[in-house]
Amino acid sequence: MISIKDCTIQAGKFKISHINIEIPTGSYGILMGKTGSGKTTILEALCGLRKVSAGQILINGVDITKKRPAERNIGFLPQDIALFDHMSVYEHIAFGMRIQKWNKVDIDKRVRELAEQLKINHLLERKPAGLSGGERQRTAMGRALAVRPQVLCLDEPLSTLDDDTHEDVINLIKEVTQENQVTSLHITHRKSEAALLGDHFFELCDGRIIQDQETFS
Ligand SMILES: Nc1ncnc2c1ncn2[C@@H]1O[C@H](COP(=O)(O)OP(=O)(O)OP(=O)(O)O)[C@@H](O)[C@H]1O
Repeated sequence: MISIKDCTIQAGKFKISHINIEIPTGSYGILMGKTGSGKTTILEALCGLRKVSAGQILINGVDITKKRPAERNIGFLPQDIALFDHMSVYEHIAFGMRIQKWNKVDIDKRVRELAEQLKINHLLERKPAGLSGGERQRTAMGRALAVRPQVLCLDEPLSTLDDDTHEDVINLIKEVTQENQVTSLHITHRKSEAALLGDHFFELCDGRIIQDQETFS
């Protein structure tokens, strides 16, 4: 369960208050709202990349409001994907596990398991240059899911994909998040994407969160 409780979050002079979002364990939350309304700001606060000046953030009942990003067990797919030029697909997926000092055998097993699920096992030795948009998305997804996060945050991760690849990656996200029992919060501007993925829908409107179960279901 992701619980964002009455939070105030600030980014420079921009401030949002009384933010409340609850997403039950294993389900998929969608966050929509006009450009500049503060969606990324909320996601960054959940991931620990932005300070919360009031309120609480809990994951499965544990208060993580003051924890560092690495201690939160959250996978993050940023808006720009942010792959590293010098690292292979294998190294991207292994990245978080190496930081957490998993042993080599377990890392190798997990990389190959995820690569299989994400259908990128033939790309493991490739570097990001020359990968297609969809292949880059899958690589970033593998990196985000590798350490078995409880929560996955996705910031408009599919905005650059063509319609066919878009649908393909949506099905993949659904499959992988369900198999891994991840609780997700996903920002998108596309209603079709929201409808296909979401279980719970939130709209950020004039600084307020509106939960709207009717709009897309
Ligand atoms: N470091 C910062 N300093 C000053 N203002 C900031 C900072 N970061 C974000 N903002 C401002 O906060 C507001 C909300 O930004 P945010 O990225 O959260 O919006 P968003 O809803 O995700 O937008 P989009 O849909 O365009 O991605 C914007 O006006 C932005 O310019």
